[in-house]
Amino acid sequence: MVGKLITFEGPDGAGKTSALMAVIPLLKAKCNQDIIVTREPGGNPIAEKIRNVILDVENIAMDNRTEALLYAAARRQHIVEKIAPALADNKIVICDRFVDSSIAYQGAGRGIGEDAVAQMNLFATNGLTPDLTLYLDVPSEVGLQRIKRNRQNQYDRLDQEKLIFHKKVRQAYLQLAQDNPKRIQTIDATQDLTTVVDQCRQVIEQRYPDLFIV
Ligand SMILES: Nc1ncnc2c1ncn2[C@@H]1O[C@H](COP(=O)(O)OP(=O)(O)OP(=O)(O)O)[C@@H](O)[C@H]1O
Ligand SMILES: Cc1cn([C@H]2C[C@H](O)[C@@H](COP(=O)(O)O)O2)c(=O)[nH]c1=O
Repeated sequence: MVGKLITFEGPDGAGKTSALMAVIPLLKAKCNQDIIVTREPGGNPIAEKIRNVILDVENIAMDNRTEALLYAAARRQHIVEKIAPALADNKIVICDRFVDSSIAYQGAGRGIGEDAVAQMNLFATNGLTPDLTLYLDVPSEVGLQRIKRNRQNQYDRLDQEKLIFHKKVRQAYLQLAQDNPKRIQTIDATQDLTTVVDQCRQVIEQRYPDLFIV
Protein backbone atom coordinates (compact mmCIF):
# COMPACT_ATOMS: atom_id res chain seq x y z
CA MET A 1 0.00 0.00 0.00
CA VAL A 2 1.37 3.40 -0.90
CA GLY A 3 -1.06 6.00 0.50
CA LYS A 4 -1.19 7.20 4.08
CA LEU A 5 -3.63 6.31 6.84
CA ILE A 6 -4.13 9.12 9.34
CA THR A 7 -6.50 8.59 12.26
CA PHE A 8 -8.16 10.91 14.76
CA GLU A 9 -8.75 9.46 18.21
CA GLY A 10 -10.02 10.61 21.56
CA PRO A 11 -12.63 10.21 24.26
CA ASP A 12 -16.27 11.06 23.54
CA GLY A 13 -16.69 14.81 23.18
CA ALA A 14 -12.99 15.52 22.58
CA GLY A 15 -13.91 17.34 19.38
CA LYS A 16 -12.46 14.89 16.84
CA THR A 17 -15.27 15.25 14.34
CA SER A 18 -15.35 19.05 14.65
CA ALA A 19 -11.56 19.32 14.27
CA LEU A 20 -11.44 16.85 11.41
CA MET A 21 -14.18 18.61 9.44
CA ALA A 22 -12.44 21.97 9.86
CA VAL A 23 -8.95 20.75 9.02
CA ILE A 24 -9.86 18.81 5.86
CA PRO A 25 -10.52 21.83 3.59
CA LEU A 26 -7.26 23.43 4.81
CA LEU A 27 -5.30 20.28 3.94
CA LYS A 28 -7.08 19.72 0.63
CA ALA A 29 -6.23 23.25 -0.47
CA LYS A 30 -2.50 22.52 -0.16
CA CYS A 31 -2.15 18.81 -0.80
CA ASN A 32 -0.87 17.26 -3.99
CA GLN A 33 -2.53 13.89 -3.28
CA ASP A 34 -6.24 12.99 -3.01
CA ILE A 35 -7.62 13.00 0.52
CA ILE A 36 -10.64 10.95 1.56
CA VAL A 37 -12.40 11.23 4.90
CA THR A 38 -14.16 8.37 6.61
CA ARG A 39 -15.17 7.12 10.05
CA GLU A 40 -15.49 4.10 12.30
CA PRO A 41 -17.62 2.32 13.06
CA GLY A 42 -19.02 2.89 9.58
CA GLY A 43 -17.65 4.34 6.39
CA ASN A 44 -19.56 2.04 4.04
CA PRO A 45 -23.14 0.70 3.96
CA ILE A 46 -22.53 -2.63 5.73
CA ALA A 47 -20.36 -1.07 8.44
CA GLU A 48 -22.88 1.75 8.95
CA LYS A 49 -25.56 -0.90 9.56
CA ILE A 50 -23.30 -2.57 12.13
CA ARG A 51 -22.75 0.89 13.69
CA ASN A 52 -26.50 1.31 14.16
CA VAL A 53 -26.73 -2.03 15.94
CA ILE A 54 -23.78 -1.27 18.24
CA LEU A 55 -24.87 2.23 19.22
CA ASP A 56 -28.62 1.57 19.52
CA VAL A 57 -29.62 2.54 23.07
CA GLU A 58 -32.17 -0.30 23.07
CA ASN A 59 -29.39 -2.93 22.84
CA ILE A 60 -28.66 -2.94 26.56
CA ALA A 61 -28.29 -6.75 26.53
CA MET A 62 -25.24 -6.63 24.24
CA ASP A 63 -22.36 -8.69 25.62
CA ASN A 64 -18.97 -6.94 25.84
CA ARG A 65 -17.24 -9.43 23.55
CA THR A 66 -20.11 -9.24 21.06
CA GLU A 67 -19.59 -5.48 21.03
CA ALA A 68 -15.83 -5.88 20.44
CA LEU A 69 -16.45 -8.36 17.64
CA LEU A 70 -18.99 -6.09 15.97
CA TYR A 71 -16.55 -3.15 15.97
CA ALA A 72 -13.91 -5.45 14.47
CA ALA A 73 -16.35 -6.80 11.87
CA ALA A 74 -17.34 -3.28 10.82
CA ARG A 75 -13.64 -2.41 10.61
CA ARG A 76 -12.86 -5.40 8.42
CA GLN A 77 -15.59 -4.46 5.94
CA HIS A 78 -14.47 -0.83 5.99
CA ILE A 79 -10.87 -1.75 5.26
CA VAL A 80 -11.72 -4.17 2.46
CA GLU A 81 -14.25 -1.94 0.72
CA LYS A 82 -12.81 1.50 1.27
CA ILE A 83 -9.52 2.00 3.11
CA ALA A 84 -7.30 -0.57 1.38
CA PRO A 85 -8.39 0.37 -2.19
CA ALA A 86 -7.83 4.08 -1.41
CA LEU A 87 -4.37 3.42 0.02
CA ALA A 88 -3.50 1.26 -2.99
CA ASP A 89 -4.56 4.21 -5.13
CA ASN A 90 -2.04 6.45 -3.32
CA LYS A 91 -4.73 8.41 -1.45
CA ILE A 92 -4.51 9.92 1.99
CA VAL A 93 -7.21 8.35 4.14
CA ILE A 94 -8.25 10.34 7.18
CA CYS A 95 -10.33 8.24 9.53
CA ASP A 96 -12.36 9.31 12.57
CA ARG A 97 -11.39 6.46 14.99
CA PHE A 98 -9.71 3.12 14.28
CA VAL A 99 -8.21 0.21 16.29
CA ASP A 100 -7.01 2.45 19.16
CA SER A 101 -10.70 3.10 19.92
CA SER A 102 -11.32 -0.63 20.35
CA ILE A 103 -8.26 -0.99 22.59
CA ALA A 104 -9.37 1.96 24.75
CA TYR A 105 -13.16 1.35 24.86
CA GLN A 106 -13.49 -2.44 24.68
CA GLY A 107 -10.05 -3.38 26.01
CA ALA A 108 -9.93 -0.97 28.94
CA GLY A 109 -13.43 0.51 29.28
CA ARG A 110 -15.25 -2.83 29.06
CA GLY A 111 -12.39 -4.68 30.76
CA ILE A 112 -11.83 -7.29 28.05
CA GLY A 113 -8.08 -6.50 28.12
CA GLU A 114 -6.06 -4.33 25.78
CA ASP A 115 -3.87 -7.20 24.52
CA ALA A 116 -6.84 -9.45 23.78
CA VAL A 117 -8.58 -6.71 21.83
CA ALA A 118 -5.40 -5.81 19.95
CA GLN A 119 -4.95 -9.49 18.99
CA MET A 120 -8.55 -9.81 17.84
CA ASN A 121 -8.16 -6.72 15.69
CA LEU A 122 -5.06 -8.12 14.02
CA PHE A 123 -7.38 -10.65 12.40
CA ALA A 124 -9.65 -7.84 11.19
CA THR A 125 -6.93 -5.51 9.96
CA ASN A 126 -4.35 -8.04 8.77
CA GLY A 127 -1.83 -5.73 10.43
CA LEU A 128 -2.91 -2.44 8.85
CA THR A 129 -1.75 0.27 11.28
CA PRO A 130 -2.16 4.05 10.95
CA ASP A 131 0.89 5.96 9.74
CA LEU A 132 -0.05 8.84 12.02
CA THR A 133 -2.62 9.23 14.80
CA LEU A 134 -3.77 12.52 16.26
CA TYR A 135 -4.99 11.89 19.79
CA LEU A 136 -7.25 14.70 21.01
CA ASP A 137 -7.04 14.59 24.77
CA VAL A 138 -9.66 15.94 27.16
CA PRO A 139 -10.55 15.00 30.72
CA SER A 140 -13.62 12.75 30.63
CA GLU A 141 -15.71 15.32 32.51
CA VAL A 142 -15.01 17.96 29.84
CA GLY A 143 -15.91 15.66 26.95
CA LEU A 144 -19.11 14.46 28.58
CA GLN A 145 -20.10 18.00 29.51
CA ARG A 146 -19.70 19.11 25.88
CA ILE A 147 -21.93 16.28 24.70
CA LYS A 148 -24.48 16.99 27.43
CA ARG A 149 -24.56 20.67 26.55
CA ASN A 150 -24.72 20.37 22.77
CA ARG A 151 -25.83 16.89 21.77
CA GLN A 152 -28.14 15.63 24.50
CA ASN A 153 -30.75 14.46 21.99
CA GLN A 154 -28.17 12.27 20.24
CA TYR A 155 -26.82 10.23 23.18
CA ASP A 156 -25.74 6.80 21.93
CA ARG A 157 -25.24 3.59 23.95
CA LEU A 158 -21.56 4.35 24.60
CA ASP A 159 -22.10 8.04 25.49
CA GLN A 160 -24.51 6.83 28.18
CA GLU A 161 -21.81 4.91 30.06
CA LYS A 162 -20.82 6.11 33.52
CA LEU A 163 -17.93 8.51 34.19
CA ILE A 164 -15.73 5.66 35.49
CA PHE A 165 -15.98 3.91 32.08
CA HIS A 166 -14.92 7.09 30.26
CA LYS A 167 -12.03 7.62 32.69
CA LYS A 168 -10.70 4.12 31.95
CA VAL A 169 -10.97 4.89 28.22
CA ARG A 170 -8.94 8.07 28.62
CA GLN A 171 -6.26 6.36 30.72
CA ALA A 172 -5.91 3.69 28.03
CA TYR A 173 -5.49 6.36 25.34
CA LEU A 174 -2.82 8.12 27.40
CA GLN A 175 -1.00 4.81 27.80
CA LEU A 176 -1.25 4.10 24.05
CA ALA A 177 0.20 7.56 23.34
CA GLN A 178 3.05 6.92 25.77
CA ASP A 179 3.77 3.50 24.22
CA ASN A 180 3.65 4.74 20.60
CA PRO A 181 5.30 8.17 20.68
CA LYS A 182 6.24 8.19 17.01
CA ARG A 183 2.81 7.27 15.67
CA ILE A 184 0.55 9.03 18.18
CA GLN A 185 0.71 12.82 18.56
CA THR A 186 -1.24 14.20 21.49
CA ILE A 187 -3.16 17.44 21.13
CA ASP A 188 -4.61 19.29 24.11
CA ALA A 189 -8.26 19.38 23.06
CA THR A 190 -9.36 21.56 25.98
CA GLN A 191 -8.08 24.49 23.90
CA ASP A 192 -10.48 26.43 21.70
CA LEU A 193 -11.43 24.72 18.44
CA THR A 194 -9.47 27.11 16.21
CA THR A 195 -6.26 26.34 18.10
CA VAL A 196 -6.94 22.59 18.05
CA VAL A 197 -7.58 22.70 14.28
CA ASP A 198 -4.42 24.68 13.67
CA GLN A 199 -2.33 22.22 15.71
CA CYS A 200 -3.85 19.25 13.84
CA ARG A 201 -2.97 20.89 10.52
CA GLN A 202 0.59 21.62 11.64
CA VAL A 203 1.20 18.07 12.88
CA ILE A 204 0.04 16.56 9.57
CA GLU A 205 1.91 19.04 7.37
CA GLN A 206 5.11 18.70 9.37
CA ARG A 207 4.96 14.89 9.25
CA TYR A 208 4.54 14.90 5.47
CA PRO A 209 6.27 18.01 4.12
CA ASP A 210 6.51 16.51 0.62
CA LEU A 211 2.73 16.24 0.31
CA PHE A 212 1.87 19.85 1.01
CA ILE A 213 2.56 23.00 -0.95
CA VAL A 214 3.52 25.52 1.70
N1 LIG B 1 -12.29 22.72 21.30
C1 LIG B 1 -13.58 22.75 21.63
N2 LIG B 1 -14.01 23.57 22.61
C2 LIG B 1 -15.32 23.56 22.99
N3 LIG B 1 -16.29 22.81 22.43
C3 LIG B 1 -15.91 21.96 21.46
C4 LIG B 1 -14.56 21.89 21.01
N4 LIG B 1 -14.48 20.97 20.04
C5 LIG B 1 -15.73 20.49 19.88
N5 LIG B 1 -16.59 21.08 20.73
C6 LIG B 1 -18.03 20.81 20.88
O1 LIG B 1 -18.11 19.59 21.64
C7 LIG B 1 -19.14 18.75 21.11
C8 LIG B 1 -18.51 17.41 20.72
O2 LIG B 1 -17.70 17.64 19.58
P1 LIG B 1 -17.47 16.52 18.48
O3 LIG B 1 -18.77 15.87 18.11
O4 LIG B 1 -16.64 17.11 17.43
O5 LIG B 1 -16.61 15.50 19.37
P2 LIG B 1 -16.19 14.02 19.07
O6 LIG B 1 -14.85 13.85 19.66
O7 LIG B 1 -16.32 13.71 17.62
O8 LIG B 1 -17.28 13.24 19.92
P3 LIG B 1 -17.81 11.74 19.78
O9 LIG B 1 -16.62 10.86 19.73
O10 LIG B 1 -18.61 11.53 21.00
O11 LIG B 1 -18.64 11.68 18.52
C9 LIG B 1 -19.75 19.49 19.93
O12 LIG B 1 -20.94 20.09 20.36
C10 LIG B 1 -18.71 20.53 19.56
O13 LIG B 1 -19.30 21.71 19.06
C1 LIG C 1 -14.40 2.68 16.46
C2 LIG C 1 -14.87 2.43 17.86
C3 LIG C 1 -15.75 3.30 18.47
N1 LIG C 1 -16.16 3.06 19.73
C4 LIG C 1 -17.12 3.99 20.36
C5 LIG C 1 -16.64 5.37 20.58
C6 LIG C 1 -17.90 6.20 20.52
O1 LIG C 1 -18.51 6.19 21.80
C7 LIG C 1 -18.77 5.41 19.53
C8 LIG C 1 -18.66 5.91 18.12
O2 LIG C 1 -19.29 7.08 17.97
P1 LIG C 1 -18.51 8.42 17.44
O3 LIG C 1 -19.64 9.32 17.06
O4 LIG C 1 -17.68 8.04 16.30
O5 LIG C 1 -17.69 8.93 18.55
O6 LIG C 1 -18.24 4.10 19.52
C9 LIG C 1 -15.73 1.95 20.42
O7 LIG C 1 -16.15 1.72 21.56
N2 LIG C 1 -14.87 1.08 19.81
C10 LIG C 1 -14.42 1.27 18.55
O8 LIG C 1 -13.62 0.46 18.03
